[in-house]
Amino acid sequence: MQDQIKIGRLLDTMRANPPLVQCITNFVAMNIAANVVLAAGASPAMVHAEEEAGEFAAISGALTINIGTLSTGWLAGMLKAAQSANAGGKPWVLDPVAHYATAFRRNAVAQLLELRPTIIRGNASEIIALAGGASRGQGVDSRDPVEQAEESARQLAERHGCVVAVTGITDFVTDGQKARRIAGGSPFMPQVTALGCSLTCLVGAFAATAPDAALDATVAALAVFAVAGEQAGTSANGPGSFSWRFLDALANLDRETLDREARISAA
Ligand SMILES: Nc1ncnc2c1ncn2[C@@H]1O[C@H](COP(=O)(O)OP(=O)(O)OP(=O)(O)O)[C@@H](O)[C@H]1O
Ligand SMILES: Cc1ncsc1CCO
Ligand SMILES: [Mg+2]
Repeated sequence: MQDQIKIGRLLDTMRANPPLVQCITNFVAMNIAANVVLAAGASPAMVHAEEEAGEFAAISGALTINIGTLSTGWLAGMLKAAQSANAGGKPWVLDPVAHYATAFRRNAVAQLLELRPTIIRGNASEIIALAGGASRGQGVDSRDPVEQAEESARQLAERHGCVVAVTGITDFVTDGQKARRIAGGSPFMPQVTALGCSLTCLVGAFAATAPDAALDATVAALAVFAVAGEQAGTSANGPGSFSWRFLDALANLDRETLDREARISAA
């Protein structure tokens, strides 16, 4: 379909002019997420301190916020960065890691949602719970199928006027009107920690490249992960070798292969 043609072009456009992406992510994800964004062809910066997060958002092409290892000081930095991104008309992405687990996380996500993220990316359990449903998530891990989160994603997209991406075996993305499914990836992906967090950062990179096309940008990032993940998965022996093969596959992925291999369908 037409999306498959657009995403290869978006990848080339991003690489031709690598955007600076401010990633406020967790301690677990910081290294792998930076490597993922670099391998794909953008420029990550892991900047979260309250003293500078807002100033940095003003010079970044996009911002991503992930609450995986939240603390009070970090939350202050997140709120300042999101306000600054909004003031500059920059897209920002929310990854509500395990937001259902504690009151601190729930309150943080409520404050962040008030600042109107451009895109929300989460696993199925996170998206179901964010829409007010009963999720079976355990800590940061999803225990719900993506199909069960699709209606929640549609509701959230309409309620918050944003794009919502649910990831898992087959990803689902919607802006409340249009929706897409992206197939691919590998069963090794949920066995490597923080790949979802890294994907959130890559969504930010594509959003910086196409700030007026948040749905297309999100689909492109998910398709890049799906194709590179599938390639890495065919030769990996386990999560360890998958991890480095995945980075190599991201770096070596070209526009033609992406357009040929991406499996995107209207939903
Ligand atoms: N069983 C699977 N088969 C294929 N791809 C998968 C599978 N599970 C997850 N993925 C892919 O892994 C990537 C990360 O998605 P996932 O839903 O695991 O994120 P997450 O739970 O937020 O991860 P984390 O919190 O560890 O960062 C996405 O590209 C998704 O499509
Ligand atoms: C394992 C883990 N714990 C907090 S954040 C994180 C990374 C995956 O979400
Ligand atoms: Mg996650």
